[in-house]
Amino acid sequence: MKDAPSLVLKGSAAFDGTPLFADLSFTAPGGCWTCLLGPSGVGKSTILRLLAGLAEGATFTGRMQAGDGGPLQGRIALMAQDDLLLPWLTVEANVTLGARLRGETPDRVRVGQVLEQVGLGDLAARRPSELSGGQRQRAALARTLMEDRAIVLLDEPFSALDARTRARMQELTAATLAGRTVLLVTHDPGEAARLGDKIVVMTEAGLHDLPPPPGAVPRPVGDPDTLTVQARLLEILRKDETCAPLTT
Ligand SMILES: Nc1ncnc2c1ncn2[C@@H]1O[C@H](COP(=O)(O)OP(=O)(O)OP(=O)(O)O)[C@@H](O)[C@H]1O
Repeated sequence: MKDAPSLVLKGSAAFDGTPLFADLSFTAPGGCWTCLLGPSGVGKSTILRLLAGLAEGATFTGRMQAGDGGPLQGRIALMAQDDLLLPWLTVEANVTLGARLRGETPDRVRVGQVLEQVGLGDLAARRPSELSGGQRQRAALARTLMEDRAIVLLDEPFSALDARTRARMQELTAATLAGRTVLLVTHDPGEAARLGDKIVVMTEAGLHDLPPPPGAVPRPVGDPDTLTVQARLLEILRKDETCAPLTT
């Protein structure tokens, strides 16, 4: 995809008058992967939901915009932490739901291809209740990959997958979303080091960038520079105190 815009969020958010974050200034550069890590409850998913216009109950003061000045609405796909599969629909019907809701005819060839790629080719006719947790997560991933959006927000999309499948799905997702603006929330420092063109740690004290390893994403799992950044990230995340300025 050409010219996927950057994403900007500057402002404060609160739930029922209780501040979640204040004066946050977050930018995800256009056409590449930004990985967002941080302790549970700090507000990572809320940032994704705010950007997607789905943060029910949250009050946001500030601005959220695409860097090219165009609208966010209609250009964002969100894969939420919960798979949000409709239980009465088959895997295939879930994966094509977006297109059908928009009144479009789903591209059957592409659906079959994506389901094969995520390893669900033989399970297309099953209902979500007949799938394992990892299979459900791959169905939700397939649904997201089917959406042709310039901006893709992924909230822990690989968290339920075994290590081998996770590495494969990271590679598939990176290839499929090449050139798009991707914002990935993850708890996995290895994943962030592998997939981040930009890596941001969010704490109660604010946002801190950690320089990513060199090389294009997805970086090889055993790449020494990637492993060094992975270790550094884990070190930072294990600190109890608020994040000190980061150096490599
Ligand atoms: N609808 C809501 N109403 C009130 N509080 C909420 C609501 N949604 C989230 N919160 C609170 O906002 C805070 C941030 O939640 P959020 O899901 O953004 O965190 P997170 O950093 O993504 O956490 P995790 O890593 O555990 O997913 C949490 O304390 C949560 O309880």
